[in-house]
Amino acid sequence: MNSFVSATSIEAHPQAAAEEVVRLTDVKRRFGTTPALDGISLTVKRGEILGIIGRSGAGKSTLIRCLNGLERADSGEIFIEGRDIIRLQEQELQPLRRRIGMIFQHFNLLSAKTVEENVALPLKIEGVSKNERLKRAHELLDLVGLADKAKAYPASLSGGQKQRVGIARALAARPALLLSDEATSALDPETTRSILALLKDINRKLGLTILLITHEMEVVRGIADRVAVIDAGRIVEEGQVWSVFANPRADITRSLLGGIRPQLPDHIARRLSKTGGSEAILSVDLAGPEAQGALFAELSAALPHSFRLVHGGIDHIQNQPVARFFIAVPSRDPALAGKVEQFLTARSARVEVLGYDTDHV
Ligand SMILES: Nc1ncnc2c1ncn2[C@@H]1O[C@H](COP(=O)(O)OP(=O)(O)OP(=O)(O)O)[C@@H](O)[C@H]1O
Repeated sequence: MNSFVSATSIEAHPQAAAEEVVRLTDVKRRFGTTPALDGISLTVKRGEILGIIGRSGAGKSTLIRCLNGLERADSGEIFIEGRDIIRLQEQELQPLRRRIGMIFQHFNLLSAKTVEENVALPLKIEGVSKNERLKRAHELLDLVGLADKAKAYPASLSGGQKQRVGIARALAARPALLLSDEATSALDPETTRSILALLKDINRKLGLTILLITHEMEVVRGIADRVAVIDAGRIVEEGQVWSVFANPRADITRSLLGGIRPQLPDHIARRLSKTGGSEAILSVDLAGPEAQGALFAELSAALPHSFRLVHGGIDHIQNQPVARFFIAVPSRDPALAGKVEQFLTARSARVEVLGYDTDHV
């Protein structure tokens, strides 16, 4: 048990202290007439990676500031390791802030200090001896793969290396929670993947709890266990990542998924008619074991006419197959699309008739 959690708070919330690092209940924060946070409730369990995704202006920064105590919520509860921080005095917030390590989009390293000094800084503030803090800094630089850069200055590092230093620094004081604020947004795709892999590795090795704030679904897809979608200060959708990817319910979630989920190609979407055409175009969404079975072969065998596979594929998220296909069914047999829908729905697929292709011959 860490020293931050007081005996009183453990008695008050024994289960919460053991399992939940973060719990927010109905948190509200308003700026004038703008409700930046409009009743946010969520939990982050120990060892879990929760992705919070939303567009610009959704309330992500306000949420971070309320979590680390830089901003006061107007109402609700914010429990960090069993303590409600909304009710803490400013001086009581100081030890709490040390329980939260942060990494940022622009790294926020001190340019006049070496890599090892940057990493050791949180320990210097805590009064840890120089030997101890350098020892810890070197352990952490080893962990993030930068043991040979201890004496370098940030200016000589690549963006990915700077973020590795940022991660090492965030871990120096052994935080209960790592708060990642758009930490890969300034990095190229390959470096982003390597930083996400590092975060996942640290999460596995140290059991570190991570709250990942981002506007990119690719980041959530890469490493999060669960995702919460925030829009206009509210959580509009929440669930395991594979399940939300397989069955996004909110429009904003579908829109955020747009870039990484198969979409009907534009040239086909443009010529779809609602009333009639030579083929009905159907979208088929499914996840789990059915998504990788011989579904289409079985469908083909069950139908009197053949259909065409137009577009789509199978992704694997959290080791779960998540499939999305578009198929074209001839409309000369008016009952055929209905039979396809019935066959696929009976196998837990979600099927939607998007329209009729007016041009395909
Ligand atoms: N200090 C402030 N004064 C007035 N309005 C604010 C303030 N901070 C945030 N807001 C408003 O609250 C809403 C949420 O803002 P917030 O910065 O939390 O969103 P965000 O999701 O972090 O956006 P971005 O990704 O662009 O940083 C916005 O409408 C914003 O204009």
